[in-house]
Amino acid sequence: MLEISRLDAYYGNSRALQNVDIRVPDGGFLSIIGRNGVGKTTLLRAILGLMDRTRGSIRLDGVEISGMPTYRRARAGIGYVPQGRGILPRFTVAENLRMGTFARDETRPPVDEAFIFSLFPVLKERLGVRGGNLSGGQQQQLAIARALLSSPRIILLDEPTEGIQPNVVEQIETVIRRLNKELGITIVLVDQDIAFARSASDSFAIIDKGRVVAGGPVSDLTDDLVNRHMAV
Ligand SMILES: Nc1ncnc2c1ncn2[C@@H]1O[C@H](COP(=O)(O)OP(=O)(O)OP(=O)(O)O)[C@@H](O)[C@H]1O
Repeated sequence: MLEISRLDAYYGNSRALQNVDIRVPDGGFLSIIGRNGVGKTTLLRAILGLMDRTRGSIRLDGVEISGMPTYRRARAGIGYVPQGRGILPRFTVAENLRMGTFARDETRPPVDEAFIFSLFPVLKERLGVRGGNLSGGQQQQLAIARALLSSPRIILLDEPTEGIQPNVVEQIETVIRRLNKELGITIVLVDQDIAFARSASDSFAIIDKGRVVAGGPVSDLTDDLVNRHMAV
């Protein structure tokens, strides 16, 4: 269970998140939605310990992680697929994948590499290619595979289908569903695609101006809420 209580996050003196309360049970799938610039990325960064200043509580399976450095949060089982993918362009696919294994806590069994390559066969074909020479869709697959290699219990994904060709979008969405349904990995997804949020997730949270303004089971995600908080 990921439990976030009364979380505030700051850039300098400017408060980007205010009083955020979110709960995601083990094996759950939460979609975080909202317009551009409302604080969705900031929330993922705060969960990971990448913000300079936060207040409030972040608990993973009852353990307070908000005081921990990022690498310890990763070892506690939080994987991250950042916006823009964050792969290392001069490193090969194989080297980028190896980076993911560094974040794994020895107490959790490694994810079967064959399973990862069955999800992303193209990565196996391109192990020696530099990350920077992959297409956008392949880079996104690499970012997800790298996160998986840390054997996470929970994966935070920030707009994983942004700027990706439609045929690859479907493939990536299928993989995200399988990680949740077949491996039981808890998913926290930031996405603008409401149709995917509705079909894949079991709960949602809408963020507006740094606050959670609506949330609950995904069946409560009405068109009215979407229009009110997503329309420009
Ligand atoms: N490094 C930074 N320094 C100062 N302010 C920032 C910084 N990064 C983001 N902000 C501000 O914090 C607020 C929330 O930004 P955030 O990136 O979390 O939004 P978002 O909902 O993820 O938007 P997007 O969908 O565009 O990524 C915005 O007002 C943004 O301008």
